[in-house]
Amino acid sequence: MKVLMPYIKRYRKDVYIALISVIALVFATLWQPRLLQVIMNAILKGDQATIIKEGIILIILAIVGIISGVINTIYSAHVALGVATDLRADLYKQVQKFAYADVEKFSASNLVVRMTNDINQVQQIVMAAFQQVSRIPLLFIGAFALAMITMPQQWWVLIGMMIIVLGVSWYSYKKMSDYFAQTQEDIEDVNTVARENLMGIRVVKSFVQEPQEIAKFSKASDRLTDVTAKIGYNFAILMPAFFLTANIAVVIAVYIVGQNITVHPTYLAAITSFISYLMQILFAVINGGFLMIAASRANISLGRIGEVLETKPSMVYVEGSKDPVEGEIEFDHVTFTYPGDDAPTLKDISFKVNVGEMIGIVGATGSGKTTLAQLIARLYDPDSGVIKVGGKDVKQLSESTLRHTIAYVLQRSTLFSGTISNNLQQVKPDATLPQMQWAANIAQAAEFIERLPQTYDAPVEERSSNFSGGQKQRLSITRGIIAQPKILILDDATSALDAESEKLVQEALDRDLKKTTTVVIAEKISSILRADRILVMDNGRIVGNGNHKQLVASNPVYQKIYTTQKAREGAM
Ligand SMILES: Nc1ncnc2c1ncn2[C@@H]1O[C@H](COP(=O)(O)OP(=O)(O)OP(=O)(O)O)[C@@H](O)[C@H]1O
Repeated sequence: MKVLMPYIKRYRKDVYIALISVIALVFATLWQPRLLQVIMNAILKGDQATIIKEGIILIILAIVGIISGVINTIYSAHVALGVATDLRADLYKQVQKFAYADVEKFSASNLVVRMTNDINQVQQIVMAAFQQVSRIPLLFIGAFALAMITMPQQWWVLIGMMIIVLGVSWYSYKKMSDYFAQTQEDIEDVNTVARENLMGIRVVKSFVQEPQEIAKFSKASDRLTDVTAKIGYNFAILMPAFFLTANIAVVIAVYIVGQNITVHPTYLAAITSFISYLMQILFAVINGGFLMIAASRANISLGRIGEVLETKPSMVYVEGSKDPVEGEIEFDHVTFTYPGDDAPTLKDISFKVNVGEMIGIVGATGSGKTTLAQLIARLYDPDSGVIKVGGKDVKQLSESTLRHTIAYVLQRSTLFSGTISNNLQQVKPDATLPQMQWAANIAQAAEFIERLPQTYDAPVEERSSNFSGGQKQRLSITRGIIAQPKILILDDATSALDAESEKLVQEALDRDLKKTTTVVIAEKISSILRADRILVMDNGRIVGNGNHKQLVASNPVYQKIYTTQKAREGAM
């Protein structure tokens, strides 16, 4: 509620209209049986004038009820939609402020569920709240009071019915809210299995994993079916039980009235409105129960939304100049541990890279190459030591400066759906066609782009599925260099390119981006032979720093990688 209130307050006017219309609606609903009673008494007496007068009032009241209901629904929807839209926008803004580590902590798919499913739950409860929250107690108390006034001698029928209905509903709704919480978890499981399967559909197909995947999905789906069925059984028993209780109450009331009808003929009209009030009480209890279940589900969702909104980004950037700094990089005794890990991944790393240098980083898988690159781009902060870019501690650079200075191209870079030029303009909004062509030429992408019917306006599908692995990498490199960054990090970014294309990319980078400092992380030593210097990583430490010749001659870790790769190439 603490999360929700400020958002609801923004729609004060709509809230008031929704609440006032609900009062009018309840008044109209409650007053109709009273009028009906008067009309029936008039029919019994043959009082034509009262029948017409009260009949007209009854119609007006019914119209007031309908109009109030419509107004209430419209304004409740205004509030619910407004709150949901604002919450979604704030959640999205907040996630944009997150550091990489914060997004990893929640996981991207979990954040998506919070922005969609959880917001929907909140939207539904806000809608229901303004339709029902004030209506249910007003209707319940009003119907109870009027039923008592209408037939005070039948108080025990009324109280008896209420005790049974409230008791049964308390027990079943409590049980069902556990089931509903379970449903939420099972829906997430089904989503996760389906998402993983669809995202990795190529792997599933190529390894003929369909039967296992179907079994996995069926298991999650069966759990959901099971709990949903339990909810269904409960409803199947609950609703008839309610109506049976109400009907027994009606039969008792009618029976007693029947016994006394000759003495009290007015009971005939009174019993009709008494029955109407009994039904209204019953509906108030049923709707109240539903609302409580929905509220408990929405409360879980609100908690999950609040958790994101209240998370302070784990990294803050200083405000200041947006201009890039020079491409010098320096690590001074840097040690880094991933959040939640016990042991550091990078241990006491020190090195310096001069402007315009090309640095290769090699090492066994898991030795910490990517981690080191992520620290240059300040995706994480080190536990100790200082990282400098352009001679300044990265913590003293604004986020804009860092992003304008460093371009980081990953092995599996994400291209966004849209067009090729959209993707390039994300980095350089004013990129012209010649600039795009210049970058694409360096990345060896120009040839295939220009063969596409729409060239730079060619569409990029979701997850860039309309491009091959090599084409995606070339496009990612094009995007990386279009703004002529001071530092270019290629993290296994040419792994899907053939040796010849990789060589052409490196030659072009050498030639056209002379002032750019380039950091190339590669599995293959052949990819970094041209580097001015190579850093050799082993188990989170730098164990070698020199050019290829020097390292082959003197560094055992490098020698081992080199001879293994050479032997593999020879065998091929
Ligand atoms: N987000 C993370 N959280 C926790 N540990 C991580 C995370 N990312 C990587 N690691 C761990 O840090 C170590 C170094 O990983 P890193 O990706 O830097 O290695 P790498 O040398 O780039 O490997 P590769 O050549 O296979 O890409 C590995 O043991 C890895 O399991």
